[in-house]
Parts: sequence; C-alpha cells; structure tokens
Amino acid sequence: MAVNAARDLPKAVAAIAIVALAFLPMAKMPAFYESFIYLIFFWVSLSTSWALLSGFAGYFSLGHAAFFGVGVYATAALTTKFGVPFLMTVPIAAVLAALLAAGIGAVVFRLRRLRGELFALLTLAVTFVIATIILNTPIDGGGGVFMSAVPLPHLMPTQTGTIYILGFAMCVLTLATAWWVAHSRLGLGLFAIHDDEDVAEAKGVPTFRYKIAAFALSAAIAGAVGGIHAMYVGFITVAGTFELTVGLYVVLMSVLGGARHWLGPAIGATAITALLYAFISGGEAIMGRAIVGLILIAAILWLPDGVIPAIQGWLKRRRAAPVTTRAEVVPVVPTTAPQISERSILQVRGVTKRFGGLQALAGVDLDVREGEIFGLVGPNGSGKTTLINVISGFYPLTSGTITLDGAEIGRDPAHEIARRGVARTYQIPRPFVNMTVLDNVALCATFGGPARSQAEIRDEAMHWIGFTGLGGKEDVLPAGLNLHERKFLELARALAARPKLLLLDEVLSGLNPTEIDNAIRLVRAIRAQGATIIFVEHLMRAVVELSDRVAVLNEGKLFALGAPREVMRDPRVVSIYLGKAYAA
Ligand SMILES: Nc1ncnc2c1ncn2[C@@H]1O[C@H](COP(=O)(O)OP(=O)(O)OP(=O)(O)O)[C@@H](O)[C@H]1O
Repeated sequence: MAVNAARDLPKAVAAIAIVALAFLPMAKMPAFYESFIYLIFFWVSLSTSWALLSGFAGYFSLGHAAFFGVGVYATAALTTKFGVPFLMTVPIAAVLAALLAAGIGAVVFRLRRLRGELFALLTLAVTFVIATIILNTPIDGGGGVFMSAVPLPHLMPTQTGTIYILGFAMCVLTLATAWWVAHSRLGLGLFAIHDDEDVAEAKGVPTFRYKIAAFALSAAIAGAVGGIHAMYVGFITVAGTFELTVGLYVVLMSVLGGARHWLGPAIGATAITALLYAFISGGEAIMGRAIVGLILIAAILWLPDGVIPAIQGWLKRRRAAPVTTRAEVVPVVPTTAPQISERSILQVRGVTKRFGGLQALAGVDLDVREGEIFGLVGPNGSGKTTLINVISGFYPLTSGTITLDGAEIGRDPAHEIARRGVARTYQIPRPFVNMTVLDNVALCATFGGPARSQAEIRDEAMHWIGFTGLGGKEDVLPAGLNLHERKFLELARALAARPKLLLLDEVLSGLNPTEIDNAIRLVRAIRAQGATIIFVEHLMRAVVELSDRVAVLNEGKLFALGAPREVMRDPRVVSIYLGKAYAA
C-alpha cells in the first residue's frame, strides 16, 4: 500500500501541475508572468529536444540553433509570404527541421571519424551555413521579418495567453516524447551508443538507424518550438535566431539537470531561466550574469552528472537494501557429451583484410562445424582478432565470403550479423559503463536473439548472470567489478543473445590459475548448451584442453589445422611461435 502510494505520488503531482499550468492563463495573470513562464516552457522543450540525441546517445551538438532557426524561418516565411495560417506552419516547421537533420545524419553518421568533437564542430558549421543562406535569400534578405500582421488564433483570452498555452502544449509533448524514448528500445539503444557505439552495434543495436531517428526527432521538436517562438518574438532576425548562445544554453541546461535523464534538461532549463531572471532583471545585469555563471560552475563541479542523477544516486544510497532478486548460481558442469555435427555452421572463403598497405588477412579458408570448440591461435599480429572482427562485421571484408548457416553475411552490418546469431566478447572487456550488470546483459538479450517480452528478457539476463557466477552483482556498475568479473560479464552478455556461434577473444588472458580453470569449465558448459565456439587464445594449456580442432594463423594465412595435440607438436608451428631453434 505504502509502496504504491510512494510510486503514485509523483504521477499525482505531475497531473495536478499539468492541469494547473494549463488553466493558468484563465486566471488573468499579468502578461509579464505569462511571458516569463512561456520562456521556461521554451527552454525546457529546446533543451529536452537537444538531449534526445546529444544527451542520450552522446553526440554533442553545438548547432541546435540550426533546427530551431529553420522552424522560426519556416513559420515566418510561410505566414508572411504565402499566407499559410500560423498553426499549420508549426508541423511544417517540424518536418523541415527533421528532414534537414535526417539529411545531415545520413551522411555524417556513416563515418566513424565524425564522432565526438568533429560532430560538434560540424553542427556548428551547419548553423553558420543555414544562417548565411537565409540571410542572403528572400527568406530574410537581411532586413528581418515582421510577424505583427500574422493573425494569432484565439486559443486564450489574450495574445500572451495563446503563446503561453502553445508553449505549454509543446513542453508537455516534448517531455512525453523524451519519457517514451528513454523507456523504449530506441532509448536503450541510444544509451548503449553513448557508452560504446561499436559494441552497441555488435550487440545488435541498429546504430545508424537509431541515430537518424533520434536526430530527426530532436530536430523536429526544435523546429516546432521555433515555429511557435517566431510568434513570440514578433520581429525575426538572422543574428537573433541563429545566436551561438542558443546552442550553448541548451547544452548547459541539459548538462546541469542531467543530459542522460529524460527530465534532466527540464530541471536545468527551469533553474537557469529562473536564475537569469532573478539576477539579470535588476540594474546590475553584467554582475548578475557573472553570479549566474559562478553558480553554474559550482553546480557542475559538485554534480558533474547533473542534478537528477545526483538525486537518484542519493536516493539509491539511502535505500541500499539487500538485493532482493539475486540471480541463482547455475552449476557450471557440462552434463552431456559434445555433439559435433559434420555440417559447417561457418564457412570462410578467401577472406582478405587490408589496412592501407598492411595485409592483416591474406586469403583465409576455414570451415567450423556445428557444435565444436574451434581454437584459433598464432603469434602476435597473425590476424586472429582481425578474423573475429570481420566475422562479426566490425570490419568490412576487403574480399572473400563468409557464410553462416548457408547465408552470406560477409557484407552485412554488425547488428544484422548479431541478429543472425553471432555473438562476441572483447579481449579487453568493453562493458557499457553507465549501465548496471543487469542492464548490460538485458540489453544484449533485447537486441540479440529472438523477440522476447520485458519479463522474459529480465529472466534471461538473470539466468546468464547466475551462470557466469555474477549473482549478487546485478545492480553493480562495471567499474565496481574486478577483471575476472568483467571478463565473465562479457560472457554473460554474449550468452544472453542465445548465439549459434560464439566468438571468444582471449577470455582467459589476465586471469589467475583458479579463474582460468573456472573459465574453462564455463566454456565447456556453454558448448554443452548448444553453441558453436571459436576462441582465440594464447594459453596453450587451455587450447589443448578445450579445442576439438585448432587452426594456426601466421601472417594472415591459415598455417596449420587439425587436432590440438598434433598441431601444437608440429615443428613448423613450434618454429613460428618460438623460432627455428626450438622446432627440432
Ligand atoms: N584497425 C587496424 N588498423 C591498422 N592495422 C591493424 C588494425 N587492426 C589490426 N591491424 C594490424 O593487423 C595485423 C593483425 O592484427 P591482429 O590484431 O588481428 O593480430 P592478432 O593475431 O590478434 O594479434 P594478438 O595476438 O597480438 O592480439 C597486425 O599487424 C595489426 O597491427
């Protein structure tokens, strides 16, 4: 009962606030206050829309003013030059801004090198380009656009009341969208992109599509906000619309409140707008601005992740109850004899991979049988990890073919390959650092393997957490795990996708002898559950104990293939590992 009341209280408060704010213009408030509250709605919507891509997925944009500006000028041009009714221009503004973002994204999001600072600078450049185009064409022409003759619909008794209610509706719609995205599959994928985009793709997240969707949604909201704001401003200029400070304020507001939380930017926007009003509206505007700056610096130093995450962390620490749903530890003992079929699950034919002038793979042919543990060894730099990377789709092939279960996958994107049943681990663990152990594994169960309900995904994740011995660590962030546990988290994530083919890249490196024995038992148990395993390993004891067959790579070519003991005793293999002197 008490739990339900605590859970329902925020919803009740939100409902009351929405109703009260919606009816505020009826209360014949002074126009000044209507305008001030409108400005809060405006900044909440704009900063929340920025966070949909930049906060959630970590693609920091400094050019949000571009999409907002497209919206402002779409409404200005359509209403003043073509006589389109104002309300009709708002969705058009949203669509135009979304199309612009999707167009930019379609080019930029394909290129790995355009992440981070380069993306931020690029968005800034887009703002300048659009501002210049608008300034030098009849859309503005340099003289600005007067909106005073554009009729405003009588949604409320006063003009400021109408602008207020439109800003309010936009704000509610934006927050609802942000909540929905944050709790959806899209949001989960965006959070994973934020932490490690390449790993997200390898786990089955369609990263390109998700980034485009988030960018277009973010721009659409900014465009609609701009459309409404055009009527608020009344006289539009390029300098005022595409101001650098618009792009900077939304960043500051979102970061202050917590850019990765759907409500964070709203908290930051409300705080900063109120602070600016409190300190700048008096006679000492410059001093006031400096005080606001100092308050923000202090807030960001004290709360680097933002206000909402800080509050969440504090509440979590206060509640710090024992974990109620602890994953059961599954005994890691293979129960059935391995069933290796004669059928090849994976066929690699003539695979080459070149990095500039370096030939990392020089025509590899391999067949991996269904149900076997296939060891992949070779000296440093022989191409083992590169082969794992091309099979999992991380690197495109230079030439050759790779067939999984009869289907050619050599040119598929990594997320498609993951969906077809290939999972991998990383030599150096690459968990999603802002997600708990449970969320890390649940994400892989969501995007890899068959479609499942939320409850099934959670059960699946708990099963593999128990299986890998991480029970009790469900709520821990990866930073709280030791190397052994992080390696096992890699395994749990891969297994949660129920792979047909599991690619293990040096899972044993860095482990102590007891941990290695545990890991060897675990790999056997994984195979007993029906997966085929390719594992890259330098530890020869493990290779000989685990593998059904071993392939040796040398200088990007298949050098030897066969039963582990024979291959490892082959003098030619000994010579490439230790030099000719040891080979006799
Ligand atoms: N992204 C890359 N860009 C350029 N060269 C690369 C890249 N990845 C791998 N290489 C090169 O390709 C060759 C094969 O590297 P790879 O990592 O596949 O070897 P490996 O057998 O896994 O080695 P190790 O056992 O040390 O992990 C090496 O010469 C390496 O420097």
